[in-house]
Amino acid sequence: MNVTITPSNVEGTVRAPPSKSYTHRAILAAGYADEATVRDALWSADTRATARAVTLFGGDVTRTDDGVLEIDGFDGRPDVPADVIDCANSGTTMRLVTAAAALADGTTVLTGDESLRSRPQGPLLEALADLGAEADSTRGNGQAPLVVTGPLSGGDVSIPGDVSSQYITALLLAGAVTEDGIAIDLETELKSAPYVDITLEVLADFGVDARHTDAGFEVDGGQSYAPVGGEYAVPGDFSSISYPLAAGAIAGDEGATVRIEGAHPSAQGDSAIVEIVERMGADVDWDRDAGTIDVSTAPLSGIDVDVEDTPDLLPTIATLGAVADGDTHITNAEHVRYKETDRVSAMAAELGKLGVETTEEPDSLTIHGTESTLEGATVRGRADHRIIMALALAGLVADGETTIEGADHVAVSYPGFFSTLEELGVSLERDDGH
Ligand SMILES: O=C(O)C1=C[C@@H](OP(=O)(O)O)[C@@H](O)[C@H](O)C1
Ligand SMILES: C=C(OP(=O)(O)O)C(=O)O
Repeated sequence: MNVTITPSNVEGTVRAPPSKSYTHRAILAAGYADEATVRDALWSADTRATARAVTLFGGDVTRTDDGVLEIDGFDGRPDVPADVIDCANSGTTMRLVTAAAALADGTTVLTGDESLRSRPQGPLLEALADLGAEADSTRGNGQAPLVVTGPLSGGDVSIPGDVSSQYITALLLAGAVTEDGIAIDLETELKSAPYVDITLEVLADFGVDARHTDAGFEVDGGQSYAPVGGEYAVPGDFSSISYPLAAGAIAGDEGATVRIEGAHPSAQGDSAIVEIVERMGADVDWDRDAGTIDVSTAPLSGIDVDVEDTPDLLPTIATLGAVADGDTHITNAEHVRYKETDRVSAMAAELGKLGVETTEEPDSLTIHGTESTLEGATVRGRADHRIIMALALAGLVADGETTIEGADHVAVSYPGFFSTLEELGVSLERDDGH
């Protein structure tokens, strides 16, 4: 599907979609449990991939009409799957499910789409091998397809912290049901650290004890998963919120407000987007108790932003920087190159088509702001949900129409994204190509 956006002003109220990160963890934690109810779960292409894996491990995931997931778990002992596990486009699924597969008494094969089959899995495979499982890349290049044979006994392991925090999340989730537990020693500084805090929070909510240590993290073995209070509710997603928030900051008429509901504070590092937009000059009011954010448009100025903890915000910040006056310097961004696409290069190239100049370094991206003089153009979504949504924002304020090719991939994390834009008053056309 291609989507063509006509420059539009935004105004209105948006409900935050449920958090993708919390939903993945809750579905898998429910899988590790005997049974659990997960409310307000995100039902997107990525989280459905995790639900499929739980089913292949012998669990059962039923979605009721009001979007509640009733999950019968595999109770800490995954079956050997009767089929290959297709993790589709989801890095989180592949990492978390690879470690779960290492608990099965037999062999699991995991694969994914072309993008996922090019992302790094080597450090996780080596860690699982050090902990007693067999874990290989079929091509021997540290990328999927992966073949994993359990069981995993647990123990001490060291792993780099600067490739993906999802390796640590995966080991903590699986480690709780190993015999010996897992103690993780970080070889390098941890990037995307708030995502491990999300993991510790979800583990605690499922009655599992895991903790920071001087060297990294540890989880005791022999624990059981059971949601405290019988069910688990997923909070709103701040990475997803970043798009309507940015839209309100750049494309509102004078006096107009975009209100976001369901924005309660949580462990998500990406809630930093509120402070970033404010620092750039937008008028923002976050009522943390009510979980509402009100934002209105004001002239934006370029700023310096470190994305070590918040890699998924880079595309949104790049578009905000493109509209701002002056330079926006995004630093500590090397790990943002290991996502669905190399998002540093992808944003530089696609914003370039809209007339934006950028300077790319291995670990940073500088956007030379245009003060809202973007030129509409045809851009490529690169099969990356966050690139598509960030380019759609640019289309709101560009001169003339902006067509985003391959826009369907928003279904990975924010299936209702384009409908939400329409509800805010955006004029857009979907072209299915037939
Ligand atoms: O654990 C998670 O839910 C995630 C961790 C981050 O990945 P890395 O840890 O690979 O940076 C983030 O980019 C991804 O969207 C979701
Ligand atoms: C990188 C992302 O997710 P994953 O790693 O799960 O593919 C993302 O949602 O931006």
